[in-house]
Amino acid sequence: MDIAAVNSLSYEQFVEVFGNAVEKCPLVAAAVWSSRPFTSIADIDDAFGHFIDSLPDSGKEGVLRCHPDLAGRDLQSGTLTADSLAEQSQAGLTQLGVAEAERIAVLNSQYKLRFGFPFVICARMNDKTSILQQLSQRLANDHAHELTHAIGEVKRICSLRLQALVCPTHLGPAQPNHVPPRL
Ligand SMILES: NC(=O)N[C@H]1NC(=O)NC1=O
Repeated sequence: MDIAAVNSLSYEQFVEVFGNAVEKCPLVAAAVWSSRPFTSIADIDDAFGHFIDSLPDSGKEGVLRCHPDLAGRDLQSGTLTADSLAEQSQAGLTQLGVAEAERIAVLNSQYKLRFGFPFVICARMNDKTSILQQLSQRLANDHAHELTHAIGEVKRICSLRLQALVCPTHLGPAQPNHVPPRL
C-alpha cells in the first residue's frame, strides 16, 4: 500500500488496517486518522509516536496494559493477535525450554507487581537471551524511567508494524486481518 492509498482510506478502513499498529489499541489509529494527509511512512510513524507521547502517564500505562505477556497465557492458549504471535515467534519465545519458560514467567510476575503493567519489549529487535537479560535489568529501574523506556518499545513495535503494512516487502506480507474491507 503506498501513501496515496493510505490517504484515500476512509476512517473505518484506516482503523481496520492500522488498528493494531499499537497492540489492541485501535483508539490510537482512530486519533491519528485526523492527521491526514500523510506525506510518507515516516510521517505516519511520527503521527502515531506523537499521539502516544501526548498521553498522560495513566494513558501510557493503559497502552502498556493492552500488551500480552511475552511467552505468557495468551501464547499458550492461542489467543495472541497475529502480529504478536509472529513477533514472539521470531524472537524464539514459542520454542522455550522448561527452565527458560519458568524464568520468564517469574520475572514477568515480579515486573508486573513492581510497575503495575506488563514488561514490553520489541521482540523483533531481540532474541530470547536478550529479552531475559533486559527483563532482569529493567526490573531495577524506577517507575518513571521504566515507563519512558517501555513506551519507547511500544513505538518500536508500532514502527515495524507500520512498515510491514505500508512497505510489505520489508518484512513479508501483511497479515490477512489487515486487508481493508471492500466497501
Ligand atoms: N509484552 C510484549 O512485549 N509484547 C510484545 N512485544 C512485541 O514485540 N509484540 C508483542 O506483543
